[in-house]
Amino acid sequence: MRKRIVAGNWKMNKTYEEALSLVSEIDNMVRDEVNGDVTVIVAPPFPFLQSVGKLTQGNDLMHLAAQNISEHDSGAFTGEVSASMLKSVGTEYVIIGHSERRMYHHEDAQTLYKKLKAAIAQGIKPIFCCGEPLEERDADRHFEYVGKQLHDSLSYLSNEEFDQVTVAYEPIWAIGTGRTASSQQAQEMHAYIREQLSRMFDAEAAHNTSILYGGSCNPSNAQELFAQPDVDGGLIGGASLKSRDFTDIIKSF
Ligand SMILES: O=C(CO)COP(=O)(O)O
Repeated sequence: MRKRIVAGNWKMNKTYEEALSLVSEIDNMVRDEVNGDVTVIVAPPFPFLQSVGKLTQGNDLMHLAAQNISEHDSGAFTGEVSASMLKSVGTEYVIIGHSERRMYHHEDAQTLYKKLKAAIAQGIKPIFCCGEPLEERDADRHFEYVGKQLHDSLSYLSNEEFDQVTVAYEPIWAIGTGRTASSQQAQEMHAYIREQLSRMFDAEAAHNTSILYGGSCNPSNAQELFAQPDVDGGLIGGASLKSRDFTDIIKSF
């Protein structure tokens, strides 16, 4: 059975105090308003993980994610954070391969594969992001582009390892732009992703994988997006920074 998931990627936003207020508000709204059939994930910046995690621990629906992870186990890697460190502060999920990390930090397919392995080895579940830039969509090469991203990082995982993975489709032209993919564009890409996954892994694993949509998802468009048969939830940026909007998105299933 596929999980329905709404994950908030806070990116590089909020101070410590603001992060605690935001997660407390979300926690209260989720307790009061959301029924038990959805997994809610918050991904605060590294310094706030432990404190935010203490608050999410008391709510069965809520889970903690990191926004990045080192591919290395330990050692002289200044500024990096390892899977065992993340695990030790209660991190359950990690976002891997976000387009901002691929673009600004030059993370390539091989590095992302190593990050996937490092997370899974510590029992942290990866949320693997893929998605094409506008030029690729305009040139009608978006399926090929996303297919290659999936193949180049995921296909080396075993079926058991892949069972831990959630996929997020985030077309780059829709991130932070206010221009959402239409529900039809999202559905056709999600169906394509699932089909590609069924070629790499066993059919049941591909069928059971949650595929999230990300890119200007908000309370007004979430319901239509989430109603698509292969859209199992969302990875939310801007709208996850406002407790009311984020909760309304969670309630859009
Ligand atoms: O990048 C995203 C989530 O990871 C999406 O960001 P926005 O929701 O702000 O477009």
